[in-house]
Amino acid sequence: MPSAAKSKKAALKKAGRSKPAAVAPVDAAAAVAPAAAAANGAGRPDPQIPADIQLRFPPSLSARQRAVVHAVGERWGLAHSSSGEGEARYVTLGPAGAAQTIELSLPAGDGGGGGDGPGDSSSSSNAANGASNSGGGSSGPTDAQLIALIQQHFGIDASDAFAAGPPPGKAAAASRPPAAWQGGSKAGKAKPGAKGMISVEEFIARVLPLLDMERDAEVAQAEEALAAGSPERAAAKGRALLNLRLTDAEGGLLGRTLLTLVNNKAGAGVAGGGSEPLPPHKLSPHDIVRLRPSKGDASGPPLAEGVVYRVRDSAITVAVDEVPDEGLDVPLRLEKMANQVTYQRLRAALASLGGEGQRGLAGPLVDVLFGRRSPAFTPSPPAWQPLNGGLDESQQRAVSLALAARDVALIHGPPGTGKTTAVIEVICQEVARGNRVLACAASNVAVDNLVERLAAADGKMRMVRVGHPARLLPQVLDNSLEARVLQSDNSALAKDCRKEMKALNTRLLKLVSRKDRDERRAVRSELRQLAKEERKRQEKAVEEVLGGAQVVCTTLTGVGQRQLERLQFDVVVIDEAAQAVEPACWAALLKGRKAVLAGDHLQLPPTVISDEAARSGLSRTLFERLQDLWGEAASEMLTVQYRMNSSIMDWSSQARMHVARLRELRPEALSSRLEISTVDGFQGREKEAIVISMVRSNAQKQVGFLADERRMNVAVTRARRHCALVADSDTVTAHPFLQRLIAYFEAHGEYASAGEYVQQ
Ligand SMILES: Nc1ncnc2c1ncn2[C@@H]1O[C@H](COP(=O)(O)OP(=O)(O)OP(=O)(O)O)[C@@H](O)[C@H]1O
Repeated sequence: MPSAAKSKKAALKKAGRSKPAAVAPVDAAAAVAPAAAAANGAGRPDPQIPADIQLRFPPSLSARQRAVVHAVGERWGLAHSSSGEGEARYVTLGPAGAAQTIELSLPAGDGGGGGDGPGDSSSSSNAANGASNSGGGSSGPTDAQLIALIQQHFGIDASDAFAAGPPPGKAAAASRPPAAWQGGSKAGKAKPGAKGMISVEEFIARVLPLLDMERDAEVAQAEEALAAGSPERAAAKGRALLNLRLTDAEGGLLGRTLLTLVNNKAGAGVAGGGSEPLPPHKLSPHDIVRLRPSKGDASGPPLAEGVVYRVRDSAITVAVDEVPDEGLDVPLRLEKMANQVTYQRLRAALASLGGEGQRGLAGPLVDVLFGRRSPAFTPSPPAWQPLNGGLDESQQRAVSLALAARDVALIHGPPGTGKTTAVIEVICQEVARGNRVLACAASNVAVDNLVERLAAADGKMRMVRVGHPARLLPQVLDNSLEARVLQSDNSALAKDCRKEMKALNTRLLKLVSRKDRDERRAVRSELRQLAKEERKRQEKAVEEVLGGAQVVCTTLTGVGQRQLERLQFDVVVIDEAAQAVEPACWAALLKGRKAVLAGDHLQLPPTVISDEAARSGLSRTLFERLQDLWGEAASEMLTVQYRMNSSIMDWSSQARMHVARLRELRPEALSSRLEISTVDGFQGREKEAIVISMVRSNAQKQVGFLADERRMNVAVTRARRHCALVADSDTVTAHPFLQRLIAYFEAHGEYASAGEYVQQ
């Protein structure tokens, strides 16, 4: 029995919300030595300037001010460097190892250029300076304060440097939007060969074969067992369930029929509920499946195709568009299919990108995303009144950046720094300006997260969630396209249709004997008519609902569906953009004038099945490429971490994991308040408490996928207050990273052996 680690009562079971914490500094210093400065044409150190002092400015300096401090260093031949990340990023002036390190603590400026006098918090101190303006909306020091400090300590008059701003070479890095507002596009055309630079043609030529590779890998994985092997072999691999019995056919999932199947082994009557558990399998909600007679090969048309809606220990429910006329009264089997639709859509998007996409609404955006033109911003800062009054400064800057952007803005931040929160504000603000927004993410869960939070932020927003109802979280069903359609003028008729269909389906289930054949046919014919009528009404209403929506939310793959074909948007927002392969983003991007991408490429990379495709670049994301291409010229970094108890966050920071895959936890009898999923399923989400099962236990001490550090980082950082690991510490501590993780939990939490519980 594995031993168990549980949380420390004092540290990890604190009541109430953990305090926002500045993201811990992890970046290596980027020091510029005086010699290098001289070599770059910078002035030599003036003998009058003290060479034994280093000023360490607080992290509250703006990016522009940091850039000017660097420029001052260059001009007067003083060493200068920046260290730390996000809110903890600070700049120093003067040589490292100077006799005196002066850590400056500046009162917040009044934003008007005057402000209080400068101050040193401590002399000769090496302690890290806490963020002075985190989370409260206070502004950083004024230029006047910085000029005075530099004058005081080095005798340098830097007022000219501050008036001139950063030198041209630093403009892109320093010009977060406020600076960019001085004149629209500032970054200059990206140089050929610059990191992240690629032509549209080259990109398409490179990525198409990788998509084929990926599709082949997925098809091979999904179909191999089904097509080449026997149904039993597919079942043994968990890709099929054999010998099932239909117990219920229920109309109601917004036009679909829910078929509930149980294990036929018990041999109870047709209408009986099976209590025999299903054999072990790998089918899960959202999977595309085929229904066939249990006996027989995998060729030929299936009885039905559908989407797994719900999985229980003893039953599986599938949402199908069409209930088959007959053949449901025999033992059945369910097979998991490869999802080829995704690839067709990706290819279609790339074809469009290579052709008319470049000439349409998104043409200028395509230019910027491929480095042919620089990102542009409005000439003056956008005026906006935050809907969410609690946004911190970095979030406000990110929203401003997104609103000011004419083509692209990137919102970057480690886990729990409020990227989605900022995205929600951006969407609300864009809607308030009368813009139409397409809000996307790679996964259904992430889109549902957006929907839920948008609904909470602005209940009046006309928002539609497009996607198969079986794939949506129950809490967002009211916002689904189908639900909206049903609420439209056609709803009464559609509801009547559904009611009749339900009654007919119930009747149908009772018509099992041979003599009922004619009646069965008649009922099915009636059902088809009703379904047709309901769909006709819905189709008319779909256009109306989508046309009237201020925000349409869907997955990146969902964008490719027919219903959205002709729609265009002012803004396309992609949340969790670092979890999407680049081709997946293009269908969405081509529908808008401007793109706002939020993500963190240090969290999980997108899932790519083919190792070769991943190695050849398919797992490199657009978000990452744009960070390389435009960097700070188009991006804002979020700096305050809100989600995690500080012990959890510190582990994440210290171990630099801001990761590992955990096995899916098998659901048993669970209350509705307990959710069980893979780590990937929780990406972008959070829970009060997370229990992670590390599953591996073997004498060889092989940890398998647990060695994927980025996934483990995601797992641990989903927890707001409490995180527990259940592990065979003998096995997992053979891996150095997991050993550090267990040691961290032991040091900061509580460690208990399963043996202790057995003895009790
Ligand atoms: N300014 C804020 N003040 C208070 N709480 C905030 C603020 N911003 C975000 N939060 C809270 O912090 C938590 C994490 O926010 P959010 O989900 O937006 O982060 P994220 O960066 O998208 O996370 P991840 O990348 O891990 O998915 C949420 O509970 C959110 O409500």
